[in-house]
Amino acid sequence: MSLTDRLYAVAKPIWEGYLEQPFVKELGEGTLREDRFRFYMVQDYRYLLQYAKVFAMGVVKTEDEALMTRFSYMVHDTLDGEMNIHKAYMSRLGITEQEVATTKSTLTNQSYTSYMLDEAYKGGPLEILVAVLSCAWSYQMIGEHHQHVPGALEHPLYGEWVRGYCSKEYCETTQEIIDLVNELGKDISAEREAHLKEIFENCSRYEAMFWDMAYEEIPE
Ligand SMILES: Cc1ncc(CN)c(N)n1
Repeated sequence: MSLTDRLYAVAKPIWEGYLEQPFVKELGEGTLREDRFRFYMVQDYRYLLQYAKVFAMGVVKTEDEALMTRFSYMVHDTLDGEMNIHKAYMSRLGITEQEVATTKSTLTNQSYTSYMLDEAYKGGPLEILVAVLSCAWSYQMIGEHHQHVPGALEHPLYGEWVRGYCSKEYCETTQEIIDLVNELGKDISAEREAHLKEIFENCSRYEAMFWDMAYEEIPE
């Protein structure tokens, strides 16, 4: 069993719940209220700016030039890859740069990104990759699930989101993170593995909290 399989086993019950969370479910079915999606977009854009910094910490934390380069590509894939999905939605939904800059991150958002950055400061490249793993991987899992929901890929508003998170480019980046975790995580101590499991489980919980936050912080 690979390290990423062992990490997944710890968080499996949390991951199984994602598809039942109202935001995720309604997004796939195309019934999600637009104001909820708009709120999520602004928060997620702010989230991704911090997420890119977690990858940037990987550049700082390694002396291996090849790994440094891979982390720098991951920064780029976030700022000029994943965030292009968001930019397209922002123009469609009338979200300005000014609005994104002046909106406060919710407590869940702040707490999640502060946690990842803290683990990145304290740890090395492996801890950094594990901190971003549930983020990258769980979105791929959701995208791959939703592409089979009838009408989800062609939905006029949410289709682009679904297509983005099951796209070849997105899945390649996720696979690269999985492969690196397994490569760097060979022959680690039981104590270090226990810490990685804690990071992965905590980030998986934060993912669930983020979906609920996006759904519930817009009143009925
Ligand atoms: C909160 C959150 N988690 C994960 C992803 C996918 N990178 C995201 N865009 N936002």
